[in-house]
Amino acid sequence: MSRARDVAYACVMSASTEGAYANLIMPSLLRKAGLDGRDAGFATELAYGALRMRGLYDAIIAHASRRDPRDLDPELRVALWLGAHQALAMRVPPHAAVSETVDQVRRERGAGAAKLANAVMRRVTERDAEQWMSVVASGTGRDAMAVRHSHPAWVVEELERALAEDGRAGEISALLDADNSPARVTLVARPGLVDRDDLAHEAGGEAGEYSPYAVVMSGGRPGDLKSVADGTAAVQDEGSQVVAAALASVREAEPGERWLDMCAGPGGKAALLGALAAEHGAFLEALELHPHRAELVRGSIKAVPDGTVTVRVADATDFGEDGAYDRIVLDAPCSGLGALRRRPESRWRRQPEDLEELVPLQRALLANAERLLAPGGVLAYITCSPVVAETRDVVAGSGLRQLDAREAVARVTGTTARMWGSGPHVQLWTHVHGTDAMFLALLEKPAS
Ligand SMILES: C[S@@+](CC[C@H](N)C(=O)[O-])C[C@H]1O[C@@H](n2cnc3c(N)ncnc32)[C@H](O)[C@@H]1O
Repeated sequence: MSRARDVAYACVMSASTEGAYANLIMPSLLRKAGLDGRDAGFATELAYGALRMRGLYDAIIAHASRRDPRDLDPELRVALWLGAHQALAMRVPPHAAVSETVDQVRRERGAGAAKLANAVMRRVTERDAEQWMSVVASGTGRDAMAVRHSHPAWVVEELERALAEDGRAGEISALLDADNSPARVTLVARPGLVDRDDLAHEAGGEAGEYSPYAVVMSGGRPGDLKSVADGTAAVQDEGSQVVAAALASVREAEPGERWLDMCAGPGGKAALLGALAAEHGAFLEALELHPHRAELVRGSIKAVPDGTVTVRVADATDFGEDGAYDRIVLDAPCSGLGALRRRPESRWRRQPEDLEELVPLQRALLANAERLLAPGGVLAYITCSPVVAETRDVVAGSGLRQLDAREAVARVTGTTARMWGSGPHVQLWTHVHGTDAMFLALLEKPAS
């Protein structure tokens, strides 16, 4: 397993000091090291777990070393996160967690740092995780909650507020726990392109709980599936499938309808909506600001019948003719605080000030969407964040009429509207629905 530990170390170093995305670099690190099977699983669990839980481990390291972990060399700090995760969360025997960590630090930083690592790891392994919780995260206040569940305190505050607004005060602990549990891999069987049962058979998975297009994988790599390679299927969170399909289900689509995806990269929702548009003879334009992400959209839609989807590089705050579109999806750039389980490092990279840039952008995109919508047209405002300032506050500033999104979601999922909260928008929750915490509001422009 020592090569697996080296891979985990390289991944956590890059993600925490160079701004890399762990889930993007891990596959190539594993490939270069020639790791698969159990070793690859160990490396991935170790790296992602250490990145998620580093807030808790910093509190433990601070107690064990009597130093502020931010003052330690990055190499030493990362090795200690990995050591703590092995000892406290992965059932690696304490002596192995200590010696592997000390060896790693000696290789990276020399004998002096290794001595310090040895002293700290010995103290870390004197207690188990539960015992450490009572030392560094006792009590029920927000700060203790943040340390125990390893989230920044400001993120806990935003999530608590969003839960309370949705009638779910008191569920914060369950939500933070869900953020720390790796997501199951869910595929979308793009309608008209591949049958869901056939995809389930191919993937050895089973039908998802909510989306009529979802297949939940039980193992294996999605990239090895033929349907994923040919673009008839893809990896897509079930919540993303439901909120995108809700726009198509608002009413029967007429042939020739013009649909717009304002923020399309990397193209998951554009491909699902493109497949649905093709079934009805409608057309989809997919906008993306960044050319390299527009390329990803082109890749995503490659199996959608030719002529249905047009991809453009454009700034969606300032694009298009008044009243040109019958349906618009605005899947706005957001904090992503509803998808923390997918990106292990993202909770530490986001800052409260990010909202000061994102909210005005979300408002500007929504204002342009209002202009672009045809009379009687419908807009889906979507975020993968439940943060109030990015969701209901943005929608409250719109001049459009809110439809009951619960009815559209009920139609897509074959459930009842009552099951989706008090409306008119729908907020999905990771700890309740097992999906990303997606927000959906459906807004209609009055027919003039
Ligand atoms: C939340 S992501 C969209 C995810 C996508 N809908 C999907 O399902 O795959 C937001 C996207 O909006 C793009 N974006 C940001 N500002 C934009 C703008 N002014 N105009 C168009 N696209 C923008 C970002 O580059 C990013 O790709």
